[in-house]
Amino acid sequence: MIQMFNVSKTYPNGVQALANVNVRIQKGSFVFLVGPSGAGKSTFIKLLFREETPTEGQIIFNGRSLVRMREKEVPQLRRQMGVVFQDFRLLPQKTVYDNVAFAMEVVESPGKMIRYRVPQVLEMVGLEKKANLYPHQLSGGEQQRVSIARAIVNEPALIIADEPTGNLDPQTATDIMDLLLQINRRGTTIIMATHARDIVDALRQRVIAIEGGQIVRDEERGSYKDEREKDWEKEKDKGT
Ligand SMILES: Nc1ncnc2c1ncn2[C@@H]1O[C@H](COP(=O)(O)OP(=O)(O)OP(=O)(O)O)[C@@H](O)[C@H]1O
Repeated sequence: MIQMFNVSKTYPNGVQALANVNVRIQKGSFVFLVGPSGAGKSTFIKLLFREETPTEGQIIFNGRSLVRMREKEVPQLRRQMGVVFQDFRLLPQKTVYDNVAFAMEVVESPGKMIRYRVPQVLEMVGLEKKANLYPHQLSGGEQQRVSIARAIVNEPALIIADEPTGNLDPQTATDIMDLLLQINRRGTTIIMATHARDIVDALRQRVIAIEGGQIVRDEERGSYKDEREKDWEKEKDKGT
């Protein structure tokens, strides 16, 4: 579904955020993107979403080159993707229902379809009873559920989540992860950038680790830290 070939990104100020990245992500997979702050995770995500373009290399999404794509084709690309952010980014003046409906309105879905589909996704995320409330009347976990409902309402092939549990307490974070896994089991590809070590270690999905703009580790059923590094940490603890 996604292929990156020798992708590098240098921002106009000269900072190289990604260097020579090669990766292939299959349809239906669940991928954690980990790495220290400033490693290049958000840049990786922005390239997928075509918010940025690479300075070198090629990116193919569902057979289309994101590098050669014309600006006017970008909205069509983004319809195939749902994005979830750490800070939810809901529209404060709109109700839960309208926040989700709005995502369908912008892609010009017929009203009848909107009235059918929005209650369906609100039920899926467990918010059918809160449809008429405003974001400020919801807990953080509930707000993140709204943002997930909004991300999936147009049935995208890919969900990109940038630190979706970053503002949530551990239990709420677990609930949000259950929801994302459920969406993944229905066939949606999920790419999630995170610093949440416990979540990555508990779920044992593919882990792509980025450091200094390069992929330093890519493991199926991986963990947050390199196993060898963990052994070394244990030895160090024993020694002191
Ligand atoms: N628009 C920009 N212009 C210039 N430099 C940028 C820009 N965006 C990011 N960078 C730089 O590129 C590098 C990678 O940043 P990026 O945001 O991709 O890291 P990250 O892994 O997502 O970090 P975090 O975990 O803190 O979100 C950093 O050195 C950052 O300062």
